[in-house]
Amino acid sequence: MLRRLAITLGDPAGIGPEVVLKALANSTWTENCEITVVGTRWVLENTYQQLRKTTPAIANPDHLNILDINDGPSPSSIKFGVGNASSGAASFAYLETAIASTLKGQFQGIVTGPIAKNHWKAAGHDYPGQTELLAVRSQVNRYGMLFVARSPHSNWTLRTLLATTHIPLSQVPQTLTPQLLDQKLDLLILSLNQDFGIKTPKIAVSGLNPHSGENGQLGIEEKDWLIPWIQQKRDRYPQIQLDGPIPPDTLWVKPGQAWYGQNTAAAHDAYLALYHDQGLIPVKLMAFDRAVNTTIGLPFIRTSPDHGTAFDIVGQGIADPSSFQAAIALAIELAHSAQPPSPAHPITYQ
Ligand SMILES: NC(=O)C1=CN([C@@H]2O[C@H](COP(=O)(O)OP(=O)(O)OC[C@H]3O[C@@H](n4cnc5c(N)ncnc54)[C@H](O)[C@@H]3O)[C@@H](O)[C@H]2O)C=CC1
Ligand SMILES: NCC(=O)COP(=O)(O)O
Repeated sequence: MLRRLAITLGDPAGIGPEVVLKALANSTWTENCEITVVGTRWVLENTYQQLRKTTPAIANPDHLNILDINDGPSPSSIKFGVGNASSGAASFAYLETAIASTLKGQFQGIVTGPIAKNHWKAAGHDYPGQTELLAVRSQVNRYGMLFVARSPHSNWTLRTLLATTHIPLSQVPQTLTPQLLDQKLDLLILSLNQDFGIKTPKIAVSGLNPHSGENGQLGIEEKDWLIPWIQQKRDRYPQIQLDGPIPPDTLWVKPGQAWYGQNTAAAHDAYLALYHDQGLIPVKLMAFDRAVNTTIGLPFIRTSPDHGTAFDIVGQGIADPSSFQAAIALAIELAHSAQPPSPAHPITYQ
């Protein structure tokens, strides 16, 4: 069955338009998927004209299905390589349109280009990121930020779910609660099951403090509630191997080895990191060029590259489209294989 995906341009002043055009130069996507780019046509044409002489592998916007957003930004309002409230307003409008169309059933999923959160804020849209807007518009309050990367060395897949995401580090300890981890673990198990076909997963949970607290000497969260919580979850899900809390510095040794092809059997199917950088430093160290950010718990597929707007390299033609290509590939894979939850079939894990 032909699947339909929307791709949003992200911030038009960032590398979104460049990586979208480079990623769409690969025409094999369209063999079993219809892709619509949601953005501003003149931005894509501008990027194409700028890069086509030096970049042979770039799609011509004339050959793309483009949903040109009405009242998009004017050429004089966009500061390429910097961004501003206008580019923030545009990237917000692209995502709003893609979400509304997807909720109406026009697309099975959205691959989102990178946005600058500060430019959303400058445009009056106070969301910590695209994930949160997707959740609000989809009317879900249980969702998760899962990074997925397939190793080119071993074909092993690194999956990292962040328990907390876009909050200051100082707020992490009080935001982490057994109830929050309940939600994240349930979503993770469901996603491993439905999206990746892993029925009896092995999951590793990170500690919060150095040495996972060293029995309370270096931090109390593990002793106070994280260790009892893991034990309770083991009792609830006996078919699942749940390991942890693993000291956060050594947690990444086995996935690092598996990534490079050593002892993949010792690695876990997924890692539950307790805060943004605890999970994303190892992900980006191993897989900056191929990790995909996917939102689980939505009534449709959402993937995104792992990188941001990279304003510092806009217009140079050096933006690497690999992560964006991986995001498209995963969205297509999920659109064909997964059984995504829908509002009619709310998420429950038995
Ligand atoms: N999914 C999203 O929408 C994301 C958005 N962001 C946003 O992006 C903005 C910039 O964030 P940064 O922390 O600077 O991260 P960034 O990922 O934009 O850039 C970090 C470094 O990586 C390089 N880089 C990034 N993507 C690249 C690519 N495809 N090819 C070659 N080099 C690449 C950049 O040139 C820069 O040196 C922020 O406003 C942030 O909120 C950041 C991460 C994800
Ligand atoms: N670091 C991950 C990130 O910023 C993802 O943001 P978003 O997809 O929620 O916009």
